[in-house]
Amino acid sequence: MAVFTQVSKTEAAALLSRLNLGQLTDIEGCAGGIENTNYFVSTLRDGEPHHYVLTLFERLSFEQLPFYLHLMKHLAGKGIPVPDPAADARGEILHKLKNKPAAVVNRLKGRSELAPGASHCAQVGAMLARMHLAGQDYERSQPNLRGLAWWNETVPVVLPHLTPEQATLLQAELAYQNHVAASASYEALPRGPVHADLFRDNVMFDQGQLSGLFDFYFAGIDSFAFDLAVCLNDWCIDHGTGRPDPERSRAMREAYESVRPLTAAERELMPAMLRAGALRFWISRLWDWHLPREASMLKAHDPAHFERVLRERLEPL
Ligand SMILES: Nc1ncnc2c1ncn2[C@@H]1O[C@H](COP(=O)(O)OP(=O)(O)O)[C@@H](O)[C@H]1O
Ligand SMILES: N[C@@H](CCOP(=O)(O)O)C(=O)O
Repeated sequence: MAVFTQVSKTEAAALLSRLNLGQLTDIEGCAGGIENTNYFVSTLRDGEPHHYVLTLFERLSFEQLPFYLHLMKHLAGKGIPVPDPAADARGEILHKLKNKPAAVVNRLKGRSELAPGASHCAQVGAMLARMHLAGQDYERSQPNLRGLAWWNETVPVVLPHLTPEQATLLQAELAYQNHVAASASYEALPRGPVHADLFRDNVMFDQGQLSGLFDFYFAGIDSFAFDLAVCLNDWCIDHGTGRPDPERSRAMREAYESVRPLTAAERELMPAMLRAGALRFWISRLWDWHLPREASMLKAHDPAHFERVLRERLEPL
């Protein structure tokens, strides 16, 4: 995990009590994650133990956060298994701790499946499609803050750290994605709230059944096809080589389409979206790797993985 900001027992207890979640019994910094400070906290309420996650947001602002937190509430209300932010007596779900924005959500059951098979991929595909449908009437709007504009801003920052060959690939792919984004097919892609980071470590399984999706803090309004591509690029890739696994890819895509069939524009642009998904995480990993932040327990992800995934996704010349 990353703990960028230390929270004392007293500070956590005061917040939990204000949210009427019970008396703090345990607090522990949690492993995994690279964006925010997360603590697992346990309480006793009416004699029963309850388990929550306390998050302090390190990059997102008080203005940006309502989009994510209310989206989680909206999806939870529609039966999608996502963390439900706890409200105070005034109904406010965004709080302040150590002068930072903070939230407390229920702790999901289960564990991440880091070596998924076709059944896991199918469950993720079907749940992603359900989530896209459930989010369609969500009224708030916020762009994907790690979308094309951010790629254009960040590529020049990371370029000095690359070999000439890597720099050529990164710039060429960015130019290609700018070109795709200006096309009529791209304009025709169905859009809505997307997770945009639904990797293996952001999904829980309990006894082989999907039990939760979390970490919505890269969500935004973007194309559903991009969201599916992000999932295919993580769940259905061989992490050793960066190569797509045909069986897992088919399982995820068919399960997605059994809930929400892809449109003609989505089918046409899926190869471009797979490249976009690889580019997005290559850029963010380069950025985290070469311009790291201070944090205890922070482990940056290897950018070379998404360079390999991108090369695999390029259509043969
Ligand atoms: N609602 C939750 N239920 C259960 N575990 C959670 C929940 N939220 C976070 N976690 C745990 O905390 C870890 C880090 O959370 P994550 O949201 O991925 O952090 P970051 O935003 O820093 O990337 C996860 O890998 C998971 O183990
Ligand atoms: N999934 C991204 C990193 C984002 O971190 P997360 O822990 O919030 O998912 C990657 O693998 O690069």
